[in-house]
Amino acid sequence: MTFIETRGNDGSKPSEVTFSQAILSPSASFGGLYVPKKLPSLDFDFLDAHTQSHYKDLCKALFEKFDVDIDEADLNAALDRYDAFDDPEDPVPLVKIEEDAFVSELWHGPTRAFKDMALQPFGYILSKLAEKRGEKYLIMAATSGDTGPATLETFKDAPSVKVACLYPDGGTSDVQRLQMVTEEAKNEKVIGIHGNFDDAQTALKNLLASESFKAKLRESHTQLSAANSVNFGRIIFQVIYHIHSYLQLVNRSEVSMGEAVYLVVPSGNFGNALGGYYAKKMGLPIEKILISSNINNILTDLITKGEYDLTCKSLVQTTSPAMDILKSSNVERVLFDKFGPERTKQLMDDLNEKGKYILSPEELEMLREDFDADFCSDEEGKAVIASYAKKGYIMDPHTATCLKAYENLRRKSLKTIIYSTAEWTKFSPTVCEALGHKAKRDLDALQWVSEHYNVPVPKMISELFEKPIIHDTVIDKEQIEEEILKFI
Ligand SMILES: N[C@@H](CCOP(=O)(O)O)C(=O)O
Repeated sequence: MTFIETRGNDGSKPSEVTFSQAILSPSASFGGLYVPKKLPSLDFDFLDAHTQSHYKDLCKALFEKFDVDIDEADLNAALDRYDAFDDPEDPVPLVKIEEDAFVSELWHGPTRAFKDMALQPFGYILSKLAEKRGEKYLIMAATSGDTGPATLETFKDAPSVKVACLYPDGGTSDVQRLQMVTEEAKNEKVIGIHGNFDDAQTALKNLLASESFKAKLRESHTQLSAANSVNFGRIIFQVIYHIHSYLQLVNRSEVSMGEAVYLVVPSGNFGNALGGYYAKKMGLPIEKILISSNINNILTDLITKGEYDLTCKSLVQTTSPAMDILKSSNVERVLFDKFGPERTKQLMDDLNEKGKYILSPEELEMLREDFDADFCSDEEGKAVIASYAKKGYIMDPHTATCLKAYENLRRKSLKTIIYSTAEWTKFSPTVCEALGHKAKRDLDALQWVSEHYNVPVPKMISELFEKPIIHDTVIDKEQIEEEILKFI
């Protein structure tokens, strides 16, 4: 499989690259992204053959379909990282919460968020590629709370790799912050910025595209890549769990092979939703992908009205901080897929120059063939948490946003997969409050919910509160480049 660029080719880069080239150097022409030239297709024979497959075997079969240039031994070793998830036999449990609704729990990895699903194996693959090429890499990450910890975890102590992780100071939950600032690995630097996630991600994208920054890194014999979903190496793993969840429904006779389902995806940077979209295009029977957001509802505006307008919005802090995003990266890959490189470049240029773009009615209709969207306020989310806790299921505030989309957007009575992107333990004060108790500190909230609702707190979360703070750098956006160069 080869990869092409969402905004077309500027002549300075190859017109097509391999998977390993796309993940080692994810910045494409005109600030665009790499996308597969052609997606493989999944017929029912393939799906039938994998209804009982172990998650790792499904991954291997999918990688074969994508025909990527990664050595089999390296892929196998990367996938072995799923053995460290809560249940190696079932790394992504599917939990029935309604007669027709199932929660796919994507957070059973080391940092308790869905990012581990991709970043655990991806980190191994990227480090191995760097090592084999005898090259040193700086991996940048911008986070609104989940990508940061998962990136630090996957690359910690990796030979040939250093990590610079940018987070918005005050813009994550306390557990998310502690997961990052207590990181001990010497090859990793965590940098808080005065600003929000969009500022952090814009800085990352600017540095990825900056020839002068890359030249300075080369003086230290270092190349630049990224751990965010701008990197297609993340996306390929985010296609697989959608297929797996569907096959789990078939395996449990909840749907028959070929029967369509809805997906409900809590969305910020849109990587998870894009994975579902690619799975649908490849042939997975998905009726529609229902996007759920918090009040930073730019994706709802795009999908319901065809407007992506940053000029009338400012980022608001919510109790689902991982979705506190207005500049959502992966929408661009869907635009490319639907409208081609010229139109995508025009829309992205409009966004950069005018702060907005508007789709034509025909384009909106094309988008709505695959997506619908709704958003949920913090208060509505808390009510959802409380009502499901009464039925014995504790969910985090991001997952909770999905229930409104599940209730409001389905036009057919089809089985529905809701993606749970983080464990409640990352957001215990909000969950505790939703359940009627105001805790003074995060640790008290964790203990209270755990005791009253009989849910465990994993050691990697509870021990965070005893670890020393290693990273206390908080800087202005303008100082990011200098701070990173000091670390290299
Ligand atoms: N929600 C993310 C933001 C970055 O998203 P990514 O999928 O591009 O890594 C976070 O929690 O950090």
